Amino acid sequence: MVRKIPVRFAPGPVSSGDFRMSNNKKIGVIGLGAMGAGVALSLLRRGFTVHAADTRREALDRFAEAGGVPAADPAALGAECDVILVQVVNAAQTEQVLFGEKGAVSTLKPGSLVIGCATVSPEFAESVDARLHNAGLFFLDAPMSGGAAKAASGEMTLMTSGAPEAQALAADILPAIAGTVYRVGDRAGTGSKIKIVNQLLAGVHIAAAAEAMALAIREGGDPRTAYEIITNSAGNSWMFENRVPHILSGDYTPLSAVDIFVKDLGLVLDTGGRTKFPLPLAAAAHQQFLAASAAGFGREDDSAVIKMFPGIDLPHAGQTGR
Ligand SMILES: NC(=O)C1=CN([C@@H]2O[C@H](COP(=O)(O)OP(=O)(O)OC[C@H]3O[C@@H](n4cnc5c(N)ncnc54)[C@H](O)[C@@H]3O)[C@@H](O)[C@H]2O)C=CC1
Ligand SMILES: O=C(O)C(=O)[C@@H](O)CO
Repeated sequence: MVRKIPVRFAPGPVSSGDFRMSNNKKIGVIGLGAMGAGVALSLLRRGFTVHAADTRREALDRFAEAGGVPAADPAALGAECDVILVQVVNAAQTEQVLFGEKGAVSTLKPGSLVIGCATVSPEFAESVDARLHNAGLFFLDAPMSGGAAKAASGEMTLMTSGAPEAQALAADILPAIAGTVYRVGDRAGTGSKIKIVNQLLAGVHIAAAAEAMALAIREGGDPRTAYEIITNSAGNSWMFENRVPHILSGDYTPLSAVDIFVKDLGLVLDTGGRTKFPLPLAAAAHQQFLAASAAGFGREDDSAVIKMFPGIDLPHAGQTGR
């Protein structure tokens, strides 16, 4: 049965001093990217001692300036923490930071909790759970939704599944990073399944938003007027509203990269393929993101998928702010 766990959310900035005395759990965050940086800062605001590992020195420096404790690598982080959140991009990176050379599993104390937040296949989440169980550790499958802005404000949605012990160990941490936490089962993998369904919609909606804006521009419409009207009409979507401003400002700094959707729609299609289940819209959207990646836009914001449409002049950076 799906359970929606009510979480306490304090809107607006919270002084870390208000909470610092109240929480002595040591939390580790591996991956300080678009999502992980916001998660780490949310935990700091709620008074947790937060350690972090990332291969990017500049991300660690920013985190240290905010009051966090940088770790040399995931193994060094594991030695210090009771709970770690894995916020890297995919299964290969998750494998590396947990089980690879200098991986966190080599140093975590028995009974510690690993919260897996990257979008991965349900099968991978299940296999991580089994391997951590054998190492005397707990695992919570906890993919995220809401984008970088909601990760930063601590308002994202989490789709969690895992053993009751894992849920219990995470109970005081999840409200610090999420506005809504769903409990979708007591086995790892179920959370990742619903995330895959979300990614089908997210990817199709971004590709559709790009196609719609490309047509509006092709037909000579003012893109800002089109955005204003569509966001107040039945064709609107969360993704249209969220991503089209990036197109309007010509700013493709990645908040979620094109290559994330090459990965995620690939996971969607793998899921359908396993039971021979047709997913025609997901397949079409995947092709658009693959084309954008092949054209060199893989590290740009996913709204750069609009660059695949020929014969249109896109708004340039500097015309408006994001
Ligand atoms: N960006 C978004 O809007 C959303 C992303 N997601 C998912 O969240 C996960 C993270 O996505 P983003 O934050 O966008 O990715 P990102 O690429 O911005 O961040 C990943 C971070 O992991 C670090 N990293 C990679 N390998 C590492 C290693 N071996 N050791 C330490 N650090 C390492 C990278 O340096 C980077 O800072 C992905 O699975 C993505 O699909 C989920 C919801 C929204
Ligand atoms: O937030 C989500 O859910 C998403 O899938 C995107 O923002 C991009 O990964």
